[in-house]
Amino acid sequence: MAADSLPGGTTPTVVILGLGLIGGSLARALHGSGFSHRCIGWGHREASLQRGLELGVIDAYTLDLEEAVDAADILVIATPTLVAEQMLEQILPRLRQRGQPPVITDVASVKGSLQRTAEAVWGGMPPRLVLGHPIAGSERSGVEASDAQLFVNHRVILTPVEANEPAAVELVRAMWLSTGAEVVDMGVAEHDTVLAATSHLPHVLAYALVDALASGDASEDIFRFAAGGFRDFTRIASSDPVMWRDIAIANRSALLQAIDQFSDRLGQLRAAIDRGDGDSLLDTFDRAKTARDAFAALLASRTGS
Ligand SMILES: NC(=O)C1=CN([C@@H]2O[C@H](COP(=O)(O)OP(=O)(O)OC[C@H]3O[C@@H](n4cnc5c(N)ncnc54)[C@H](O)[C@@H]3O)[C@@H](O)[C@H]2O)C=CC1
Ligand SMILES: O=C(O)C(=O)Cc1ccc(O)cc1
Repeated sequence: MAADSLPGGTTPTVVILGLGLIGGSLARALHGSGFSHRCIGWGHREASLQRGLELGVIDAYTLDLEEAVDAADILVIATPTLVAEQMLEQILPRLRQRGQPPVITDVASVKGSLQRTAEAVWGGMPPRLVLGHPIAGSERSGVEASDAQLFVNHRVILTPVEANEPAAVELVRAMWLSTGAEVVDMGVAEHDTVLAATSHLPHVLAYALVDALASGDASEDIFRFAAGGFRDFTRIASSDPVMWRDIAIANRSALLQAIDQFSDRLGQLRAAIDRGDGDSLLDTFDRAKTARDAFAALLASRTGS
């Protein structure tokens, strides 16, 4: 342990596995709200944990997973999705030996793959594992980008199941509420379907568009003359490739369905353009503009901007 040993206390000790943008932002927010007694980081790269300590994001860190689990009242898995599955495979078997195991939660962008992993390892959903997903973030990554305000006025989705201990669900809910987030509950399958359409598909499209243009012959000219719309549409293609590789693989079936539905739509637009069908194009663009304007108004009313 790289700082003082743990004193006892009534507020929980939160251990973050993976101190990056989301884990670091959560640690900062919990520090600010007074929810946690102490925040400890664990990870595979000492330099970023050391940086987290210097920035005051965490109170201490350890490179020893066993020590991290033992210190935790709440364990937050904040690594890329496929690593989070590996974390559960490593941690859950050890918890059977612990009298009062910590409450475990996560922040991964896909929930079904983690639920399946946990069920396979534990033989059912562990009562103190409450899966979650903050719908807040950016294209940046790493502890340097972490921000105590990241979750304020943003939704956090929890996907509790019947096997969950109610007190564990309420503890995770209270943790997120203390960050200024709005917490909503959702089924695992619904979560993965909705997020495939609203988040995972747009990221795949942004990566595909930038990659297609960047590998074309006139790529230099295309980027030189690109306007604000291109910048807005492609910002998310600057997101971490490992994180998005993991999401695409973990949410494969819902993402494939979203890609297929989108491809059909794109095909219809292509056909309308091909036959010069202005009415059909106008119908589609009108409908989309109305929906986008309503979404923007909803967002403004929630954030007050
Ligand atoms: N970036 C975003 O906007 C959002 C991300 N998420 C989810 O949050 C999770 C974390 O994402 P970010 O914080 O953005 O990523 P990040 O790259 O900023 O942080 C990931 C952390 O995991 C650690 N890590 C990576 N591989 C590891 C391994 N093999 N063993 C141990 N530690 C490892 C890294 O050192 C880093 O500290 C992901 O599951 C992502 O899908 C959820 C909501 C928003
Ligand atoms: O950068 C953006 O706009 C995002 O969409 C951030 C984001 C990335 C992954 C998530 O699971 C949730 C939010």
